[in-house]
Order: sequence, then structure tokens, then C-alpha cells
Amino acid sequence: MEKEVILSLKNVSKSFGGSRVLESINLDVYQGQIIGYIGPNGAGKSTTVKMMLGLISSFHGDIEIFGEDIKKSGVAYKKRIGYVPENGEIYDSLTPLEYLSFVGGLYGMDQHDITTKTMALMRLFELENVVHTRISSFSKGMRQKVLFIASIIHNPDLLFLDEPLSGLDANSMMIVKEILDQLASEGKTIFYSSHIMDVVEKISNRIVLLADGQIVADGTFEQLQQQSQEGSLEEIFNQLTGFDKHQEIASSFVSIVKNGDRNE
Ligand SMILES: Nc1ncnc2c1ncn2[C@@H]1O[C@H](COP(=O)(O)OP(=O)(O)OP(=O)(O)O)[C@@H](O)[C@H]1O
Repeated sequence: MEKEVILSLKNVSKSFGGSRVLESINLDVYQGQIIGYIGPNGAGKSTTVKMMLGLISSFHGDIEIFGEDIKKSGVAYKKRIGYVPENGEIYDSLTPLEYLSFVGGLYGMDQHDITTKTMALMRLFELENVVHTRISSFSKGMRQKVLFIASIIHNPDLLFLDEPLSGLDANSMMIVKEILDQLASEGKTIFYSSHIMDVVEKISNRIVLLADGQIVADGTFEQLQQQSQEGSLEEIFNQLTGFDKHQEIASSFVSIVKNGDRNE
């Protein structure tokens, strides 16, 4: 059976002021895929995600989510979406239960359901003792876990994750990777943006590489390996973005740090 197209970008371009960030992007994402969306700093990854979420509304081209043009479909589609933002805004003065009640409420969830799910999910992340503690005292990883729960508590069909694991310890990372895997095998679709190449390599069943505003590679990790004759995703990334200067740049950096004042 043909899998449903969940997300479709057609000739999507975006400029900020005079500078073009995305150049005619075409991408169809199918149900159950875990897309690893990668690219150099400033390539336009967050911009793409924000457009799909409706947070950036002016762009050229068309974006369809669940088969509907987001410029015409109103906000209803957002109830089926979850999002972990890169720099998670989280209400410091609230406790996790208050914060998740607020988020769940926005998604139209029943309050009793929110509380039950919050308690159970917080317990699985070993955060049951801080359900009623203000988030302002939390570590980075603890905040990320709350944000992750907030993105998923309403059981969305499509999940956008922007660097969601950078603060998690190795054990928690394994849990989240496994959660994503199980969600995808149940038909959820995941759009995952990250710079941690070994995680993307393991987690994604399709990798999309964005460079200079265009998609320069799109396939499974194995397909990308064959295409570029490289071993790891980090090496593939270096090759496809035409980067081979890390030693040279590092040497200059160290030299300036050591001798900069003498060169002035
Ligand atoms: N609101 C904005 N106004 C002007 N320029 C912007 C704006 N948002 C993004 N840009 C520019 O668009 C480009 C792409 O930014 P974006 O945040 O999408 O990159 P990214 O691929 O997510 O990068 P990173 O890996 O560093 O997170 C950058 O050059 C950035 O300066």
C-alpha cells in the first residue's frame, strides 16, 4: 500500500531582506518516516521548520501538511503537530504540572487526562519528585525532558524536533531514541533537526542534507554512504558540504590565540 504523504514542500523559497535562504525546496515526507534534517549553521533548517509550523508565514511556494495547504487550512492542523523548539521557551515560574496543563489545555486536552499523563511520563524520566517544583531551578536536561513531554502529550501525528537531545545524558538519550523509533513504527512521522551526526545516523530512516539553501542529498544513510564513498555521516556531511579545512582553521585559531597580541 502506498504510504500517505504527510508533509509536502513544493518550490519553497524564502528570503530575509535581500538574501535568499531557501531556494526552491521540494520535499515529500511519508507517514512513518524519521527525517534527519541536517546542514551547516545558517543553512535554513530552523527557517524551514518555522515555516511548516506557521510561525513564518511569508514565503514563496506551497507547503501542504496532512494534505492541506497551510496557507489556507487555518490552525486546525496544529493540533496534530508537536514541536520541540531549538531554544526552548519554557515558563520558569511554573512547575512542570502547571506548564504541561497549560500546553495540554491549548491542545484541547481534558485536565484529568493531562494530570494522569504528566505524572506517568515524568515518572518515566525519573522526574516524579519535581512535578511541583518551579522549572527555574531545573538543569538543562531536566528542562529538555519537560519540553519533550510537552511536545508529545497530545499524541501528535507529526513531530518536529529541533536539536532535542543535546542536553540529555546517555541513558535518557537512549530512551528518547527508542520512543521515536516506536512512534515511527506506529505510523507517526518525525522531522528531526540536529548537528549530532552519530545520533542522526542511528535514528533517521531518511536523511535530508540542506546546504546553500538547497537539498544536496536525500536518502537513507546507506544510500548516502554509497553516493559519497564515505564511512560516517560526519564524513559524508564534510564531503557533501565541500568542507576539508578543519585542521587549517583550527591551526589558525590556535595560533591567533597564542600569538595574536604579537601580530597586531
Ligand atoms: N528573522 C530573521 N531575519 C533575518 N534573517 C534571518 C531570520 N531568521 C533566520 N535568518 C537567517 O537565515 C539563515 C538561516 O537561518 P536558520 O536559523 O534557518 O539556520 P539553521 O540551518 O537552523 O542554522 P543552525 O544550524 O545554526 O541552527 C541565516 O543566515 C539567518 O541569519
